[in-house]
Amino acid sequence: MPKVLVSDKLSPTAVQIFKDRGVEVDYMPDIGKDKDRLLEIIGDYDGLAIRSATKVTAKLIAAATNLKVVGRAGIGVDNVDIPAASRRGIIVMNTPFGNSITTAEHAISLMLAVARQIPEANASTQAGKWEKNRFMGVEITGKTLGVVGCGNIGSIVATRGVGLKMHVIAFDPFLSEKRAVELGIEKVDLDELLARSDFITLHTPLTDKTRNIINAQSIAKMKDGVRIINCARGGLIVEADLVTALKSGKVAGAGIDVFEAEPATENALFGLDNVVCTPHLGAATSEAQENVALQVAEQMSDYLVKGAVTNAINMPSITAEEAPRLKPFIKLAEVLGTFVGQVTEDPIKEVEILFDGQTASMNTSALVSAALAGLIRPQVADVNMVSAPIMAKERGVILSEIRRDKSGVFDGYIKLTVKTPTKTRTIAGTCFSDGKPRFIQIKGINLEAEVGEHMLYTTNQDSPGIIGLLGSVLGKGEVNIANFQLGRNRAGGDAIALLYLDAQIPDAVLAELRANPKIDSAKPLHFDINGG
Ligand SMILES: NC(=O)c1ccc[n+]([C@@H]2O[C@H](COP(=O)([O-])OP(=O)(O)OC[C@H]3O[C@@H](n4cnc5c(N)ncnc54)[C@H](O)[C@@H]3O)[C@@H](O)[C@H]2O)c1
Ligand SMILES: O=C(O)[C@H](O)COP(=O)(O)O
Repeated sequence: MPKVLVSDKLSPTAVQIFKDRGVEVDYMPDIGKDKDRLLEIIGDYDGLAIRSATKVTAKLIAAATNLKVVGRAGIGVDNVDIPAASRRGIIVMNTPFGNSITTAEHAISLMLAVARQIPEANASTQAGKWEKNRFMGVEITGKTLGVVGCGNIGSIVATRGVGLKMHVIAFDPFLSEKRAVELGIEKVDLDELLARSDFITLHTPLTDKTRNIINAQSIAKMKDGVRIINCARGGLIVEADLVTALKSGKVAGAGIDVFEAEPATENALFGLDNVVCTPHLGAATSEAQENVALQVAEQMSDYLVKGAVTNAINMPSITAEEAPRLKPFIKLAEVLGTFVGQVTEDPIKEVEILFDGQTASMNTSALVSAALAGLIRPQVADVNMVSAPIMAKERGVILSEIRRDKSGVFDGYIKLTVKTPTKTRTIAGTCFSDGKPRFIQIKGINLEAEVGEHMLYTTNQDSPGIIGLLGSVLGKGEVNIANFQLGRNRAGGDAIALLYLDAQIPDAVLAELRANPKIDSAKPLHFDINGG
């Protein structure tokens, strides 16, 4: 039974769902903050369910020898070292919609709180001061709201802003004009947004491009008296520059939910009377926490139990419905890759994958990942569908994918073409109704071969006696042949043989075959026919 650790505070719903779906679960909501203890125990788990407190570092990943999936009950995954996870073949998934409304509402709440200085006025009133003249606010009606990052949360904030009679402008490189019109907002570039906005609200992820997007230079481009809201990530703002601007009055107020360093128990923004701070409460409603807990537990269980992949950051999705139909073709793609990976010694430069017939309408991203995993595995044993695309990219492999309608006798097949500096190799295969992969073409030569754990592949002369030669040498070496396939491109031309053996071929037998002038090459092959 797969085993999951929940290392941050999650609704009990998550624990129940894991149990109901056949996953053992340990709920330790504080262990995420105890790095050393987490390092000690992480090796026991197949899954890790987190929020933002647990830092999934390269060190933790190295210690997580059984880990297959990290599930983020929430949106931001900047606390997970995704390249390190991908390299180890660990899927990282999040719940991209579960807390969006809640977070958007928090941004709007902070904007209104800053506009009317509600927290300060509350503190003063409850202290018995009745400072009616001290708290002069601003209306938001008719004001310009600049939304930086108009994805799920940003677009909800934008429409709420429109509902509050604000003029909403947005900067997001991926926002289309059409979508902007649908939202009733104006798409602008960043400088225009900075220059025109009375309120600026941030809703981008924290990436190398967005880090420090609000700094002294960008603040200088803003209107005097602008108010800034940040419910996304602390690293988007250079806090020292914001403090300077708040003190000078250039920025009239700020609503800050997220900080450069969290938990933020000390911060230069604290104590300024035009700042409203909350302790990363963007997602903190009972509704949002139920949503993300339920989603993350369902997604992680589906992956660990059924192989379905939903909302993964580093792997194509595979729905629970398509997983059973896709499974044999994933195996096929992997086997084709493994075949070429075993016969290729040179560095791979280009990989082309052709999807013919029914395979063209399948989840080809997953099939490509499987083919790459098979191709790389003979060199790097622990590669899988998550790590293979990243490894291929790191090795500079040029990848292309072709899909086409049914072109021959098979309902569909996959053909892999792999180029090295010296050779181009092709292999094609299909799955029959028994769900087992078959090789149907090697080097353009048609055949129909079952895939076995131990195989022998030879390129040889097309001359009499080859069958006898292979049979007698293997027989002498006590290697039983389960299946024997021959093929050639033309009489007397290129010929191949593919043998399915009952046992691994001994070195001496291989050497004898290789020494025979009729055999150009002989390669033992191994396939993991039961795994995956
Ligand atoms: N305070 C909280 O508790 C809380 C809760 C949920 C999410 N968040 C944060 O909010 C962020 C946004 O969440 P989301 O669900 O809207 O994500 P999303 O992916 O739907 O939207 C992010 C948008 O930012 C845009 N973007 C990326 N780089 C940009 C750039 N350089 N300039 C402008 N726009 C850029 C993207 O195109 C995308 O449309 C998350 O990454 C997370 O860090 C915080
Ligand atoms: O990215 C998110 O989903 C939010 O930052 C929420 O973080 P939390 O789960 O730690 O509250």
